[in-house]
Amino acid sequence: MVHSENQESKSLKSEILGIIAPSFPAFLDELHCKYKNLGDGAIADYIPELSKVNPDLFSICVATVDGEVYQVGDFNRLFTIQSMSKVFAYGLALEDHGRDYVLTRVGVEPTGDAFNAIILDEQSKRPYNPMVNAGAIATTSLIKGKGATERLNRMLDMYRRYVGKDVYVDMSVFTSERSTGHRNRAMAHLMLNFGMIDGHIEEALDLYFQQCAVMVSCRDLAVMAAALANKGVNPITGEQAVDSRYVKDILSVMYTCGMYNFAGEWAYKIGIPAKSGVSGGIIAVVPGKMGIAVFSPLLDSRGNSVRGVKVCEELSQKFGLHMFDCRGGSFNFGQNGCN
Ligand SMILES: NC(=O)CC[C@H](N)C(=O)O
Repeated sequence: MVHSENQESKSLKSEILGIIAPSFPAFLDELHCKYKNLGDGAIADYIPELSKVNPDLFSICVATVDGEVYQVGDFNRLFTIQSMSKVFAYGLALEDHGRDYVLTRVGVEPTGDAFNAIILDEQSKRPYNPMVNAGAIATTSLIKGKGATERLNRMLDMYRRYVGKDVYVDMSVFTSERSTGHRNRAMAHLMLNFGMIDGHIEEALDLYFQQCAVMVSCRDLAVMAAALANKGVNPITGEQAVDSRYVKDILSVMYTCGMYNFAGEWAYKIGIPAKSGVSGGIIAVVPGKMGIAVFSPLLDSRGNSVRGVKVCEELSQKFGLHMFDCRGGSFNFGQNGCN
């Protein structure tokens, strides 16, 4: 059943959820029951350590901008953040260099290709966007610091601000990916050839693999997404996780590129910025309202969690979360959001 972290909130303490619909927490429970036995999809096994996960794990969490967290299923289970990390690393690179410079190294065009496609923009030689692997490696290579340790520490500190507590890198997933990630290594070499990343590519790749191997729970991810919904401020600790100036940049690329070669259909049907990762998580942001996270390791052919997509689709439809839904969304949020 749905757990709220604050017992008083049984009476629906969150004004945000109260505005959308009092039935919101109960609906999370319903969705969990409905999809928990859905066995479609496959676990990512190209990173050997990831193939060890239990495919039945499943959790849904929602964190509101007023600091309430609703959670159902295996919400405290830790797993690696994988590509959902790209969202947060992009924010750090923007803070380190500003929009104009980052745009010279990484574009903002959707690719329509798989997350691990080895392609660069023909004209500019930039990777297409920061949400696919090539763009994420280029983004990570921009993170400032005197040496590898300082860069890693700055990355971990950035995560700490979003999550509200210290996080760590899972060494077995990190080393598993480092020793098998030749495709990512090939992309880094290609970008080095075109001057899109600087000399130390093994260091940039290590930081990228570490950033992907940070352990989070579904609950952590919902809070991280809620910080993006809340002008960059962690709604529980009140700490500014990312400069509010860059929230719109982050959410824009999540909206257009976050779900890879499913991004167009996602924008059309679900209509909120989101990002998936091959460990089976999806984060979604309803700006000004809440962060949503789903964890279920069974993936579809594009590398997106099967149950995660279904849960987000149902939540969006039921509560009018689509940004352009004139019954809900930003047109009329909450007035008529529940059909
Ligand atoms: N889509 C993903 O989550 C991919 C992340 C993974 N670390 C990789 O680089 O392949």
